[in-house]
Amino acid sequence: MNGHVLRMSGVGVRRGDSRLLHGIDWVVEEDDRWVVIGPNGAGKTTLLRVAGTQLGPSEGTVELLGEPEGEGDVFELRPLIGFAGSSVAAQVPDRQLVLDLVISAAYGLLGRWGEEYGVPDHSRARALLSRWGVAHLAERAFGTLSEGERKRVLIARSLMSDPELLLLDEPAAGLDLAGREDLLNRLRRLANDIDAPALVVVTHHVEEIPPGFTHAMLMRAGAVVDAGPLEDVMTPANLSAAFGLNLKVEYDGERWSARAV
Ligand SMILES: Nc1ncnc2c1ncn2[C@@H]1O[C@H](COP(=O)(O)OP(=O)(O)OP(=O)(O)O)[C@@H](O)[C@H]1O
Repeated sequence: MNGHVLRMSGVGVRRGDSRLLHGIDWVVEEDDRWVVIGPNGAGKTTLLRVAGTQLGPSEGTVELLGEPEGEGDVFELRPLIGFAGSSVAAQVPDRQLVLDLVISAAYGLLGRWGEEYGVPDHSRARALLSRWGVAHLAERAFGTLSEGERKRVLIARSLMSDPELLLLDEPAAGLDLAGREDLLNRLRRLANDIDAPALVVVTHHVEEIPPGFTHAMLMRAGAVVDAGPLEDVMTPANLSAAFGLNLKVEYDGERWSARAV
């Protein structure tokens, strides 16, 4: 691999007459920690689905982990890309046990179907649940968890296959203040871990940018407003353009905030 885990050139996605994405040029390097920010309908989830090989582009090229898309075996590539988001949560049967949900991600599955797992798999799954503060939930059914507990279990699951690229779609959505702060703290630790994969986190809120993140992409109407190092991109002019209203933006050296003026 030549340093970058993901390269998109001129990527567009069309559905009928709608352009969900257009003209996306994006390179994610292996040490990058990206946040993708934009208003509802900007195309963030669509972008993540293209990055995660769940959706092919209508135009342009995507190169993942050094393989041009379409040339590598997508089933070999997928375990190298971790993904957590509400679309995954929606597919998990309520009765699925948490430990089984995490451990089965080693094979790209969404639950256990009778396959055997060894001691290293069990140890890794329990260690990940512990790192995300949900070890005590290992024997619980997924359907009985709170929103915050589900988010953390799904992130633990997304790391099970030791991915090269981790994609998190709105990890803080639906969390209360304590839950959001706890999650941001854990994401900060992940961002600062030199063994962690390249990270891409999607959010609507600049307050949810975890400390330690290095790059930002701002999106509006399926296109990139600006992308690059966080401090260069997070200007009032850029954020105002992305959200379509006049914004004041503040940074306290660790966390960002924005409000209308
Ligand atoms: N299959 C489809 N056909 C037509 N339009 C679609 C289709 N899928 C998504 N869209 C539209 O594409 C746009 C981008 O959707 P996407 O979910 O990527 O946005 P988003 O930035 O993640 O939004 P949100 O923040 O609300 O989750 C939306 O306007 C959505 O309605």
